Amino acid sequence: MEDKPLNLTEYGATAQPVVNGLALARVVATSHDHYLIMTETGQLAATLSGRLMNLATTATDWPTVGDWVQVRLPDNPADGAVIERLAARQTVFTRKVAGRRSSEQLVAANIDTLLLCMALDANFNLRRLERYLAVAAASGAKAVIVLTKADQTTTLPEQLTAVASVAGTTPVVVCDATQPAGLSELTALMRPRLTYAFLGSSGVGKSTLINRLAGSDALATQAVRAADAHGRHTTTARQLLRLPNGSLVIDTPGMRELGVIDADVDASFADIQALAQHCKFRDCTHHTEPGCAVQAAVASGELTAARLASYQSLKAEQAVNLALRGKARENAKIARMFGSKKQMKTMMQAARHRRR
Ligand SMILES: Nc1nc2c(ncn2[C@@H]2O[C@H](COP(=O)(O)OP(=O)(O)OP(=O)(O)O)[C@@H](O)[C@H]2O)c(=O)[nH]1
Ligand SMILES: [Zn+2]
Repeated sequence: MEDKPLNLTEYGATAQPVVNGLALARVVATSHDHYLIMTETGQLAATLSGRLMNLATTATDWPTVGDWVQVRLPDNPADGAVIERLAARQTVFTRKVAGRRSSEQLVAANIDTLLLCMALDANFNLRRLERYLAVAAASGAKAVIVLTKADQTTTLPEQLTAVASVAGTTPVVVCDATQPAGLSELTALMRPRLTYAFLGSSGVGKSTLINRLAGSDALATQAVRAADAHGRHTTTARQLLRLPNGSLVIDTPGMRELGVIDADVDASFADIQALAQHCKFRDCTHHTEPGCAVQAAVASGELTAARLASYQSLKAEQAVNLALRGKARENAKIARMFGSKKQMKTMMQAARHRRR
């Protein structure tokens, strides 16, 4: 926790006065429908206003970590604030939730830069990196590829060449958390007041990096507890931290399950897009079509078959996810208009009855 008064501009805000008891705040942690927000005077618990709750129909309508919100400040800080409005998001980060009616979940909002983490040990996998780059391309955020555990490899030059072959224009930094100056390439890129999120499989060293960046403040290990709707206490590790250098970091566990629902597969495979310009058919899928320039590039060795297979499976996954989301949107719309699908059917039956 901070002990000195905060300046919200350090959280990326432009100065905003408190008008009619309404102030600007940034969501730093969430637990069910309870929020921890950062205001000009420090951290405060908050809940959603009834109006906002009524308006919220899909998962993305609820505030998430990193959101800017307008809050009504309480007379007594112990009472907590009420979130009245959600500001438009610069970027949103969602992930696919398996087996849920609504197929996506909000992970974080207003991230400026994604730090795509991959370890240089056995975790090293170009295909996974391609997936991360596709998700990053669609998010609207910038991306940096962070290669971790440099002490665990003897083939760094070859790995850097391989990463360069899929990175496009995305910057690449190498980290070694075992060395005192091992994070210098990363810290050289990080700016005050910008919001960063670490993305990567479990065990690649994200927490280690965050703890090192947070230094003695050790904010990264702070657990956030808030009472949920049933009075239970839950701990969530997803939170927004301010580092001593002034950068903001969203610590998001579970990002490894990231689906490509919002991936921009084409944007992150610019090489394949460029080749596809020369395919005979404009809607070529680069499988077995005649005159396929992409297949020709594979045959000539210009493009690896593994990269093309990666592209095609991400495209297929994206198509399935988009279809699922369409269905979820449709259901949400029905729920908003009729309460539920069942009620809609009842009302439609009644209407048909009246017409007879
Ligand atoms: N050799 C070596 N080990 C590292 C390095 N960075 C992290 N580790 C170790 O890797 C293990 C996993 O690191 P974490 O920071 O917990 O990984 P994480 O990505 O946060 O994992 P999750 O919390 O499960 O997502 C720990 O034992 C770290 O000490 C490094 O640069 N070199
Ligand atoms: Zn083709």
